[in-house]
Amino acid sequence: MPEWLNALPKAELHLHLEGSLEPELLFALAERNQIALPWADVETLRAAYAFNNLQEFLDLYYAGANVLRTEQDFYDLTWAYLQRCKAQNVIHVEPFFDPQTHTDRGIPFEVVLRGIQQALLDGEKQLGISHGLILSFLRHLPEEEAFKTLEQAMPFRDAFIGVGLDSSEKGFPPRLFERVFAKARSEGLHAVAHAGEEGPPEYIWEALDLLKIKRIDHGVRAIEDERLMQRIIDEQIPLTVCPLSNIKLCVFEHMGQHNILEMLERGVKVTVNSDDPAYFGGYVGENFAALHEHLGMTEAQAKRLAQNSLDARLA
Ligand SMILES: Nc1ncnc2[nH]cnc12
Ligand SMILES: [Zn+2]
Repeated sequence: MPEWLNALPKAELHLHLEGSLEPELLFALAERNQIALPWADVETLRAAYAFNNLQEFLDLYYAGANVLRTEQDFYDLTWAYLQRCKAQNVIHVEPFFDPQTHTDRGIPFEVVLRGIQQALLDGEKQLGISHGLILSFLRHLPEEEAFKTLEQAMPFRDAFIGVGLDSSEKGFPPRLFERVFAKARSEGLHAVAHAGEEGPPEYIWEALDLLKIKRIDHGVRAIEDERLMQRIIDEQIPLTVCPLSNIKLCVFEHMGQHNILEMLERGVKVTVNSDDPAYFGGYVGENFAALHEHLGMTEAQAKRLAQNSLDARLA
């Protein structure tokens, strides 16, 4: 990665902590927790990271998360991510975590939260990285389950800045979560949602109008709807775009086709993020580097993208 890219101060606004679980740590945690794995070794697991769509990735991502059991596991996961951030001049993070992935396996909510929170606090003190944590609901589960998760989170209200919506997009439109998002907003939480990754532009409209989101996670399919593009530009609604993720999940065939710079030049407030770096081949820095290499991103464009990420912070 060019040094000038690494040196740019940036924020990461779209990162799933569970998606930062590198195969080496996954194997170490499996051993520590005495969990048998279906993969022979780290290389075999890494070789399985070939996906045709979002669902194929999610199946492996949820399987991998099974090694996360103790507060220390969640601490180690988060701490490893923050060290990557430090090395790439990421000075602020607003990561997601998926409580239901863990509570549905019998891991208490507070075990997950305490581990993540302690690492974020240490990251602030020891690495100088500020943060705002986002609790994400799994959209393939019913809204009722999201309500239960929000209820479990309320004793720890101050640990979060907002709620998000992730997992399988197609067939699970934002409108299904209108009431739980209203409840979260009434508690003073910000709202964000994955929309327009694999799903159609209509899902972005719903996320804006019904969930009243402050940022769109992905949103690359907005470009198919001119009226939506105009609104996003007029209202300067940030998009947290994840280029390497989009290639790995076949949203675009190759990086040369990605629309992030076209959006940037049209005045969309796009940002660069890694989504699930352990699975998609790189952290924020590698995402910037891929745009430079395959789309000819200039230094001036990189600076605008980095500034956008700092401007689009919610914390
Ligand atoms: N890219 C993505 N889209 C939807 N849900 C996710 N969970 C983790 N990564 C995701
Ligand atoms: Zn995501």
